[in-house]
Amino acid sequence: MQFPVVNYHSPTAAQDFCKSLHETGFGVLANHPLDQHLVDGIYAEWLAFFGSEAKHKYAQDPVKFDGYFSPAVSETAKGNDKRDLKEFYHIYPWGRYPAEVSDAAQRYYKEGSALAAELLKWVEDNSPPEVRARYSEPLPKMIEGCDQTLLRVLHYPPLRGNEEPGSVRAAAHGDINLLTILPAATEPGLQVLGKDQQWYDVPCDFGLLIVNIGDMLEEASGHYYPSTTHRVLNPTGEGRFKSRVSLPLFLHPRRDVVLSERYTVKSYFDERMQELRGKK
Ligand SMILES: O=C(O)CCC(=O)C(=O)O
Ligand SMILES: [Fe+2]
Repeated sequence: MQFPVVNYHSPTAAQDFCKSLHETGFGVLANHPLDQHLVDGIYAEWLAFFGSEAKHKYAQDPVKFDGYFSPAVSETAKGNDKRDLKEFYHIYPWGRYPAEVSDAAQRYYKEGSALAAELLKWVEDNSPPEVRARYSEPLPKMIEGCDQTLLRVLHYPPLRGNEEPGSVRAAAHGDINLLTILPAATEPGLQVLGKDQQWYDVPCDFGLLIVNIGDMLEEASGHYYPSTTHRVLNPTGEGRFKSRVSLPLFLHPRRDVVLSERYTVKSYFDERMQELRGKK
């Protein structure tokens, strides 16, 4: 499977990017407006935060879903029975934000959300008429006034060798939301499952932005835009001793949006959360 790198400034960027999203569920953008130096600064200061005891002051809120999720409460992917080898912090505009870090991640939240909204407009504009006819309202409208978009700062600790057999950094999963944007992480490891059932490495060169379709957009588009299964592999060799930090931003629609004849956003989300919680 090929992931064409689309130049954000190319005259055919929107078409090329959406073709890739349609064919693979993933799109890769270069020369986009998000500053990878800002992202690298966030990686560095949050790595220090995850290395400190301060993180425990912000233990996750099981209802609101903001704050710090330790490896002991990290996610178990649908269809998997082991917890992922990761800890993370959920940032919402209304949620708790650690006093120990700068406002860089909050700035990134705003810039990332604005770019994700623009890319959603690209998706709308490049949906064939029969697909567009399925949307209960234009895609950009689905996110208007929504405060559920989530920035997750993710830390995959170095491997210690005592991990439970079969547990991985991030087990194979699809994202629940509309669209996810993910700047190049500090280390490789992200893979996508191709239609041929083979795993493919996603490019992770400095400054690239990886974008993928989530389950809600797959549902709303009648599967025209597929939510492709992806995972984060455990590192081997020297990489075992290194942390990996990544920064997915999950663009979410309003809870009352009708996704399809079967689901509203709320019913879809509740069903998925039920599946996740059922395993804890
Ligand atoms: O860390 C990564 O590169 C991907 C993370 C991811 O897929 C997720 O958190 O949903
Ligand atoms: Fe994901």
